[in-house]
Amino acid sequence: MLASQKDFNNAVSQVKLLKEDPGNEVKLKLYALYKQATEGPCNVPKPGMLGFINKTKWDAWNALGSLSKEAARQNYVDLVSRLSASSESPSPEAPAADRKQPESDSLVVTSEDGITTIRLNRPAKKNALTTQMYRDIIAALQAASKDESAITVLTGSGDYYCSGNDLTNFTHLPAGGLEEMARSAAALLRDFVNCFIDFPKPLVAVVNGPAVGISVTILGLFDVVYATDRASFHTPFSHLGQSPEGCSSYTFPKIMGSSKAAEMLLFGKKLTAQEACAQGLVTEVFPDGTFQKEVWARLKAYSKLPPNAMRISKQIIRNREKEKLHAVNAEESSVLRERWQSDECMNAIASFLSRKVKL
Ligand SMILES: CCCCCCCCCC/C=C/CC(=O)SCCNC(=O)CCNC(=O)[C@H](O)C(C)(C)COP(=O)(O)OP(=O)(O)OC[C@H]1O[C@@H](n2cnc3c(N)ncnc32)[C@H](O)[C@@H]1OP(=O)(O)O
Repeated sequence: MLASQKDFNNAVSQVKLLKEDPGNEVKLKLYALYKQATEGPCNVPKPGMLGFINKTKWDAWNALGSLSKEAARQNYVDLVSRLSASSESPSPEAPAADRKQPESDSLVVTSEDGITTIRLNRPAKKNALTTQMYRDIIAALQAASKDESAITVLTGSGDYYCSGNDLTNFTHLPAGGLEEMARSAAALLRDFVNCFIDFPKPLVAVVNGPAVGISVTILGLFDVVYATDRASFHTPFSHLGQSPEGCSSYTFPKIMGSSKAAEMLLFGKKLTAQEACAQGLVTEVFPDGTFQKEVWARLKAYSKLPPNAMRISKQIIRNREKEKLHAVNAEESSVLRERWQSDECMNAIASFLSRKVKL
């Protein structure tokens, strides 16, 4: 569900209470989103060259094109909430030794040789993501964005990279029933994906085995994806009565073209590592026997590169897409909120849980 007018008004008030000046670039973004949210697409003539400030503001507003008022409102609220969170964080650097450890053992976070590694550690369940794991990954990414490491890696323990969302997440119905469960799942999903969109350092996936569902879709938000030749990439959303997330409805067609993306996202075609590499989703495939050795040697060398240069280069590559990605994430989460309440979805999950169907 997109942000309400009330959420937007609150965010407008919150901006005035920020403890730190967010800088001109962010202020310009806030201005543009505010105008788009309240007046719609830019509808005033471009100021002349002499009105430099007004022209810069006009350019920022105009750059939002036909973004809807609702999406602009949502992006404004998201941006303010990120600014408020970062201005409240106690220190800009969180050394690895002080890192708050995840709540559950299903995630292990380590920092060594300039690399922070977030490891999914639930091998008996193929690293399926529990609700707590989503929360722990959010916290781990937030900490990694501020720690001293140059590169952040996501990988898995055991023979799988990740089997996607733990389908039993949907069996713990809260007091508010299915509707309330879908609402909170959509909110968690949006926060989770936002962290990947906003992650400021090089983010690398070390795909140590098959990947399913959301662990595949978010790969479009990584900077580099290394895979063992044992890996496969599977997004069986239609089989599950669900729809794409992780911004894949936008990133996959961009990466591999619309028809290859449709085969994966609509028909659940499973790609081999080599196919995923040929489609541009994977950066490089390594033989399984030497995968760990080769990949980590390479990452250790990359982690010695100047970290600020890497951050800034990432910013240039990714920044112009960010607003779009936030809007896509909000829309995908809102569509899924409906899907999760559908019979198609409930029946598919029940079939998996009753062991009738395996993907
Ligand atoms: C308030 C609610 C909060 C919710 C918050 C979440 C919101 C975000 C949601 C984002 C949406 C994401 C969409 C997706 O990710 S869709 C993809 C979902 N994944 C699947 O459908 C995969 C299901 N698993 C399988 O098909 C097979 O297990 C496998 C992965 C092909 C592996 O098969 P294999 O034969 O090798 O192994 P087993 O089946 O015996 O698996 C070993 C045990 O692991 C359990 N398992 C595996 N995957 C999952 C899973 N995704 N969810 C739950 N459990 C899983 C499996 O049941 C076995 O358990 P057992 O030993 O106890 O039987």
